[in-house]
Amino acid sequence: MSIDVTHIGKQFGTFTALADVTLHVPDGQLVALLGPSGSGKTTLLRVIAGLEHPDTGRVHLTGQDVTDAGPGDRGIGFVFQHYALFKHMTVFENVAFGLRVKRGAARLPAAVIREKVMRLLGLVQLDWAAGRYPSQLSGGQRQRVALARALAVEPRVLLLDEPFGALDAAVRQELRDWLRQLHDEIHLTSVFVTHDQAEAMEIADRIVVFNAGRIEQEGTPAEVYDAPATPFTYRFLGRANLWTQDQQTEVLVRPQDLTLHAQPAADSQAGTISRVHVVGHEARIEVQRAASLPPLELHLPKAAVTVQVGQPVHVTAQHTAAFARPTK
Ligand SMILES: Nc1ncnc2c1ncn2[C@@H]1O[C@H](COP(=O)(O)OP(=O)(O)OP(=O)(O)O)[C@@H](O)[C@H]1O
Repeated sequence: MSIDVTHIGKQFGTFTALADVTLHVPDGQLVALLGPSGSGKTTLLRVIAGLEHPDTGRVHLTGQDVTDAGPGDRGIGFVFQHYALFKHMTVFENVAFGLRVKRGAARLPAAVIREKVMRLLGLVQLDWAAGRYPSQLSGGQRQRVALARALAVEPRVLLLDEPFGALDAAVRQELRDWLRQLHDEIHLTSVFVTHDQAEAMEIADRIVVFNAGRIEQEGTPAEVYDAPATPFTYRFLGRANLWTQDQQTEVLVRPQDLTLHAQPAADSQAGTISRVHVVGHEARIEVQRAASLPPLELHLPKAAVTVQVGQPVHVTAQHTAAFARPTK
C-alpha cells in the first residue's frame, strides 16, 4: 500500500508543526523520517495514522483519500517508543487483543486466533514467552511483543515512532536488523521516526530529512549522505568540520576525510594538535588552527596515529562539500 501526503499543514496554536509537507511512500518501502527533536516527524506520523487531523492537505492510501477517516478505518498498525503493553495481560493476550475485540463477521474462532498469535510470536522469536507478563521481559523483548501486537490485525501500513529509542545499543542493533528482515518478509509499507542517523542509514530504503516542520531533503541513504543539498542535511548525517568560509561560501568536511602531514602540502592548513582521544579502534584528534576558525576534528585508525598534543601539523581535506551561504 502506498502513502501520499500532499501539502500537509498543521499548527498548534501559533506554532507551525508542519508546513506544506508533501511525501510519497511507494508500496513496500521502509522509509525513515529523520530530524532533530521538534521538527515535526511524530506529527506527520500521527497525521498518517489519523490520530491528528491536518489543517491543510490530504492523506491518500493507495490512491484512496483517508483524510477524514478515523484511525481504526485505515488499516494501519503502530508501535510507539513507550511500549504500551497491557500489564495485566500475558504476552499471548496482548498480541491476541486486537483480534479478540473484533465483532461480527470479522471475529475469528478462538483456535484460529491461537494459531495466528503463536505464529506471530514465532516471527518475533518470543513463542517461548507466550505465558509471561510484560514485567517479566526485557525492554527489547517487550518491544518485539508490541510489534507482534501491531502486526496481528494485518495492517497494510506499519508506523513506528522511535521504536528502539529507549533501548541499549546492542539491543537496538539487533532489533534494527530484525525489523529490516521482518519488513522484507511480510511486504509491508513501513514508516519509522528516528533522530538517529545511523539507524536511518542502516535500515531504510529512503530517508526523509526534517527541519522545522519542512522536508529538507529526501532520497536513498546514499543520496542524502553523498549529495546533501544543504549544510543542515550534511551536519545532520554525520560529524562536520568547517574547512573554510568566506562571504559567499562555506566548505564542510567530514572527520574521516582529513589527513595529517608533518610538512605543508597542497591546500593544507597549519595547526597544533590539541587533543588525542581513542574510541575503540579509532583515534579522534583535535587540531587547533592558526587561522581564526573552529578546531578541526579528525578520525583516524588508532594504529596509524603517532602524534602528540602540542605537536605542529598540517591538514589536508578530501571530499569537501561547498554550500552557498544565505544572503542577508
Ligand atoms: N498536541 C500538541 N499541542 C501543542 N504542541 C504540540 C502538540 N504536538 C506536538 N506539538 C509541538 O509540535 C512540534 C513538533 O512535534 P513532533 O512531536 O512532531 O516533533 P518530532 O520531530 O517528532 O520531535 P521528537 O523527536 O522530539 O519526538 C514540537 O515543538 C511539539 O512541542
